[in-house]
Formats: sequence, C-alpha cells, structure tokens
Amino acid sequence: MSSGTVLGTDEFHALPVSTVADRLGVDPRRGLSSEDADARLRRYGANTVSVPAGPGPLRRFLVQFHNPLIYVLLLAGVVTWVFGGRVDAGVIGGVVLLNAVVGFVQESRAQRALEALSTMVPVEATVVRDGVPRRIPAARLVPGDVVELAAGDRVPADLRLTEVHLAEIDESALTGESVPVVKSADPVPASAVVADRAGSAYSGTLVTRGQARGLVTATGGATQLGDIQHLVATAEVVTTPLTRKLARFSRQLSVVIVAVSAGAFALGVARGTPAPEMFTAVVALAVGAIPEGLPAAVAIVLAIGVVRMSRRGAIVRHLPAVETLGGTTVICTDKTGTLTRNRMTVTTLAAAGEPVPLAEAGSALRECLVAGVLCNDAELDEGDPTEIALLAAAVEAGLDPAAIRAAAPRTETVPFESETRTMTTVHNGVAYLKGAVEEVAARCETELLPGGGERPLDRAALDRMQETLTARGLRVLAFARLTPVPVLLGLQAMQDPPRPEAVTAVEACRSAGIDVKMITGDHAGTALAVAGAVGLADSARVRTGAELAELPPAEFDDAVADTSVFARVSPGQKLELVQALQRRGHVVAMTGDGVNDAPALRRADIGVAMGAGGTDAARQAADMVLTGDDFASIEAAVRVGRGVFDNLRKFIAWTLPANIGEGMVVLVAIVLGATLPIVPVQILWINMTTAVFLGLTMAFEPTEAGVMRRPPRPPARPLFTASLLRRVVLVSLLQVVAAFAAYRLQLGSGAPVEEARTTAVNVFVGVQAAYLLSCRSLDRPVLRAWPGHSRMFALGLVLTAGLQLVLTYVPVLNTWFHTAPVGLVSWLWVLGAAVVAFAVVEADKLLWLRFTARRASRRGGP
Ligand SMILES: Nc1ncnc2c1ncn2[C@@H]1O[C@H](COP(=O)(O)OP(=O)(O)OP(=O)(O)O)[C@@H](O)[C@H]1O
Repeated sequence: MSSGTVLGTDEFHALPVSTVADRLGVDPRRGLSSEDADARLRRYGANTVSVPAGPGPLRRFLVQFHNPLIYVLLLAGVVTWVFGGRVDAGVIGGVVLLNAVVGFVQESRAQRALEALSTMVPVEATVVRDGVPRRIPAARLVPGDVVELAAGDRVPADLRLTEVHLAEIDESALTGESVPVVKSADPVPASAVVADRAGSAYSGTLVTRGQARGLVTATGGATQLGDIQHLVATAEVVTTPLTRKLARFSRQLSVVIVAVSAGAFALGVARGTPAPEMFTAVVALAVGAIPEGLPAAVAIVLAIGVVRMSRRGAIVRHLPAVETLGGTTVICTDKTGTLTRNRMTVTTLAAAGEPVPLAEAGSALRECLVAGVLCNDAELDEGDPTEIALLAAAVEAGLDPAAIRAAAPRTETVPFESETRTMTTVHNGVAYLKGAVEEVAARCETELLPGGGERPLDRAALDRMQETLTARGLRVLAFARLTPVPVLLGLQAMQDPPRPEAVTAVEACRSAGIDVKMITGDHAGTALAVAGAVGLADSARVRTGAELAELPPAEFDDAVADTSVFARVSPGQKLELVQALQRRGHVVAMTGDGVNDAPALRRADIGVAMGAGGTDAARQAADMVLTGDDFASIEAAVRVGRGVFDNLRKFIAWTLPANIGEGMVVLVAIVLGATLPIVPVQILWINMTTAVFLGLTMAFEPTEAGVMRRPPRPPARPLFTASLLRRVVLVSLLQVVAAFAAYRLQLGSGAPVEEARTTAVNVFVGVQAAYLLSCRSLDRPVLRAWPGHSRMFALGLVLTAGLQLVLTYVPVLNTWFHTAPVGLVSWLWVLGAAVVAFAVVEADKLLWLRFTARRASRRGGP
C-alpha cells in the first residue's frame, strides 16, 4: 500500500521537481492553502503510523497457556478426573484459567503503560502554508505540503526534495546504512532503490547537516517507514537485562524443582501411595515452588516505574532504562537550560578593555549591537535564547532591530555550530562574525574604541575583561566586522540565572553518592561560576576541552574521573568522556540536545535528551527525554529508579520464600511419609491468591525516604545476595514448621482433618502476610523504617483476609477445596504464627545489621 496508488504515481523520485509539484497540485513556494490542507487531511488521514496492533487479545490470552507448567497442571487435572476426582479436577482447571486471566491482565497493563509513552513526546514539523512557514504537529501533514528541514530534525513524512543546502540525512532507521547520505534536488532513475534516491527524504530519518525543503509525497502508513512497520510484525516483548536474568533463573529453578518432584514421586509410590494421588501431590509441589509469575511481575514493576517517572517530567523511551537509572553513579549534565533557566539577558557590554553600561551602548557601541541584530536568526519572541538576548539588548539601548535588518538584508549565512562556536552573516557585502571570544579575537588585528576610532587589538586587556565577566557567571560573546579588514567591535555579556531547583537536586545527588559533572561549550570562567552557584564546583577541578585533548592517554581516565566541570568541550569529546567513565566502571547518565550529541547519548548507559529545547536527533538517541529540560527531573528519575529497583528486590525477596515454602510442605510430608497438612488444591489456592493480592502490592510500594542518602548499587552486585538466600531458607522453614505444627496439634486435639488442614492453610497465608509486612523494608526493621502508608498494601491484606474467610466459611468452597469452618483457637494459631514469623525475620535483620556493622568496624571502616 503506497501513496502512489492514491496520488497517481509512486515514482516521485524519478520526476523533476516541477512535475512533482504539478502532480501534487501545489505551488512549491507558497505551499498549500489552509483549506486545501484541511480537505486533504480528511481525505488522506493523519500522518501517523499506527503501530501494528500486535497479537489480538484472544491470541495473547491463549499464549498464557503456552507454558510447560500449565501443561503439567492440565495433565494432572486429566489424571485426577480419570481417577474420579471430579471436583479436584475442576478446581485445577479453574486455577489454570484464573492464572491465564491474571497473566493476561498483568501483561495488558504493562503494555498499555508502554504504549502511552510513545505518544508523549510531541513531534512537530515546519511547514509552509498560505505562503508562511509555521510549526504544526507532524501528524497534521498532508501530501502536497511544503516542509522545511534543518539539521537535527527528524523527517516527518516522505518528501521529494525541492531545495537542498548541504543537507545530509542519516537513513539508518530505514536502510541500515549508518553513513549519512548527501542529498540533492535532482531526480534519479526510476529503478533506484530507496538508499540511492538522493532527491527524496524519508519519514523517520534524521537530518544530520544543512537545510532542505521538500514536498510531502506520502504520509502515515503510506510512507516507506509505514511499509516497513507493517512488514515487521512487532510482537515487541517487554524484556530487560533483569527480566532476562530472572527468566533464566526461573528456568533453572524449575529444572531443580521438577527433578525434586520426580524424586518425591518415586519415593511416595515406593512407599505405597497410589500413583495418581502421588502425581497430584507432586504437581502441587512443583506449581507451588516454581515462581512462575516472576518475569511478568518484574515487567509490571518496571512499567509502574515508567509511569511514575513520567509524572516527574522524565519520559523513559526504553524500559531497561528504569532499572539502569537506579544504578546511575555519574550524571554528566549540560549547563544552559538544565542547570540554568536558559533565559539570557545582556547585562554589560565592553570594548577596548572597558565595560560600557547598556544604557550608553546605543551610541558608544552601536555597531556591536547592530552586529548582534544582523548576525542573528532569532525574533524577539522566538529562537535561540542567546540571540533573543542580543535583540533585547539592542532594543533596550534604543535601537530598532526591524529597521536595522530591513536596511541591511542578509545575503549569506554560515550558521552557528558547537564545533566552531561562531556564526557569520553577510549583508550588502559587509560580513559580521559573532561567537566565543577566543575564536573571534583570533581573527582580528584591531579593535574599535567606544565612541569611535580604532586601535591595535590589546589581547591582554581583552583576556582580563573576559576573566572579569565570566567570573560573574556571564556568557560572553564577541562581535567583529570582517570587511574590509577584521575589527573587533566589542563584547556582550549575558546572564542566565541558575535554577533554584537545580541546587537542591545537585545536593540530593551528591548525598546519594552520585557524582555530578557539568559539561559545557561555554568558557571555563562562566562554567565555574555557574557550577559554584548550583553547588558543584571545587575550583581546582575544571578542565577545558583543549586541556583534555593534550592529556596523555594513560592519564585521561583519571583526569576525567576527578574533574567536575568541563568547559569549551566539543560534542565529540562528550563521547570520550562517557567512554572514560565507563572504563572506570561507572554507570553514566549524560544529557545532550544537539545533533552532534547523539553518539554520546547512545553510548551513555542513560542518554538524556531535552524535550523542549533539544533536536529530534538527540531525542531519538536518548533513553529518556526530559519534558522540562530540567536537572531536577534527572534527579527525580534516579530517585524513582532506585525505588523501583528496591520494589523489585522486595517482590523477589517475598515471592521466593513464599513459593519455596509451599513446595517444601508437600516435600517434607512425602519424605516423612506423613499425611499432607495442606492438600494440592489448597496449595494452588494459596499460590494463586497470595501471589496476586500480597506479592504484587510490592510493585506499588512508595519510594523509601532514605533512597537518596545511600550510595548507588554497585553495578556488579548480583541480584541474589547472601542476605536474600538466608531469608529464603529462614522463611520457608518458618512456613513449613508453622503449617505442620498447626495441623498436627489440631489433629491431636481431636479436630477433624478438614479443620486441621484449613487451619494449616490459614496459618500459611498468615505467615506470608506477616512476612510481606516485613518486606516493606528489606534490610532494616520495618517498624523503625516505616515507609509510610500504602493503599495497595492495605487493600492487599484486606482482600487476602477476606478470601481466607470465604475459603473457610463458604460451603461451596469447603467442598471444592476440602476445607471446613474453624473456631477461635484456630485463628489464634494463625495470629500466633504470624506474630512469631514477623518477630523472627525482624530479629534476623537486627542481628545481620549488627554483624555487618561489627565486620565493617573490624576492617577499620566507619
Ligand atoms: N548563537 C550563537 N552564535 C554565536 N556564538 C554562540 C552562539 N551561541 C553560543 N555561542 C558561543 O559558543 C559557545 C558555546 O555555546 P554552546 O551553545 O555550544 O554551548 P553548550 O555546550 O550548548 O552550552 P551548555 O552546555 O551550557 O548548554 C558559547 O560560549 C558562545 O561563546
């Protein structure tokens, strides 16, 4: 399906521009009229590629049954049925069904959270309509629209290029070719493949250099990108390194459990238990012990993290980023906009080594202000804040920017680039240069004196002036007239106030053991002053890009590690910085907004792009996009990331002992040759209800207050620590002992077996609930480190209690699950077991804390 069928041809790339414009019915200079565009929008639809829906709900539901464990359960159901256990078989069937429903719901939730993300970053395009360029949502583009492209933009639709200025486009998203393609406006042979069509630009690719204009030839699903997305049936699976690690762990554990079950089966049968009965028992053992919900639950915990982060202004583009963020050890951040407001105001001018107040500059430094107006792409209300400030300064000094521009129309432009740090424009044969002081001064031999006259450039005085201004945190730009001979016109120094919230956020990061480094293209003096203002500079630790370039390779990594402010850094060097830090084992978050920052963003463990000020190229390369461009959002995201990782650990720490305990009850009974204190269908009941209503509440735990007061998790730390393993052993033992004790003592006191088993089941769930309470704080006594109220947690407890009451007192369930109503004594058992289990785990935490503290002090540590 291509637009060609709609528009009469799909060979626009082979036609001259004028023919293309005719076919599309548009004047390439004026663009479409608004009415025509609206009509076309109705006719061709929105310019969005609907993500292929993926497998439908039915398919996703059926997939839930595709699991070896479920096969075994179903088999057990059939066996039970055949040997007459109709009710038990029905219960097993019900459990399988319920399991599928729960899995389905969980997965859908995670999927929805993720889908919501892709719509959150708005994409805009510059389009010419009714003869004027304007920004509109890219979704509203229609075939025939005239689109303007500039370096950093993502191509918003398929275009036939009409005008090209040095444009290069990275088409790797489409063709896999990573070298940018040089574009032209010429037709190519009709047979040319997409990669060879120099005269066209394709939706989803990135402009890496230059500017261009083009006519929209296809939108939405009719674009090449749309074609591809339809071909690639995206069954995108929600996996991260952690979910994969866990999935592998679950598989290994399953193998062990199946082996144990087989052994238990053989043992039981050898002792004379009927095979079908034994079979159902070991199936219960296996189902109870295998933590089947683990990978899905982890995906949910992460997805919830994504939602929480988006509320803090940080939009995560890749799920694994949530996990990585929590482990971040270094944040490398921009200055302008991220630590400061990016609201520039010129406060001082200077020439010939003397400051000139803005109020007097209109006469004394007129040409410096004029250069600031002419060599400038902004309007007073729109554009680069640095350039807006220059216009505002001219206005404040009494000049009229519009009149100045009208009198000296621009004939040539060399745009600003971070590499050259300068911009040049030519007006009626007069060339103006503006940019970083060093770069501009290097081109000049003479300088203008305030009020008139010239003298040879006094470089020492200029340097001193720059030192004075930058030390006040001002960004300093120099201006020169290049014709007939280069003369320095003066300096304009602008203020960009630090964000107050950045100060708190930097402080929070530092107390969280995260190193914050500032990387800027600005002058070292300015960088240092701003760093001081937001609380991240110790003056000895600033280095410039030039100094970095001089370092011998052997010293590079160390130097980078102990520098906190990098000034006059080029985008290419950002990549080197990331690599150096990673070589030292750091997990690096790096911000960037320009096209040239993309490699560094991609390389960083967490690439952070700006939603408002950044380019599409940077956003495309990033793992996370900040809607407010604000450093505080990075800090908030790290905080959430840590909380999410904690919740994962909590979930795992709860679920493993719970599951293994369930399996152990059966195993112990078989090994001892004793009757089962909990029968298979009851194990299934416990497994189903507690995993959802107790375990999953951990996903919603609030972030603990102290998360930002402890050091980052060491990148190499395994998920299964000694503490966790100890906890698994302890808690599964507690459960087994409690269940057996309750069962035996009840039997001993003459209670019928159903009542004794019901008590054992309730005791079991009670212990799991008590342990869940303890898991709200993994390492510290929970009552002392109370994480605050959690509605989910409370709801989970209430629902679980309700379900146990239903299981105990509702006759139908009594029949299905072989339970019976019990008396007060039985509930006292439950309460007692829960209290004891809670106390034991809390005591274990205290002992362990004391043990580690003593070990640390013996090693001479604090
Ligand atoms: N529009 C411009 N025209 C000419 N020169 C500029 C312009 N903007 C900035 N400069 C010069 O280039 C230097 C680097 O600016 P640039 O905007 O590349 O820094 P940056 O790395 O983006 O800064 P930050 O890290 O603070 O965001 C500035 O110190 C200034 O001297």
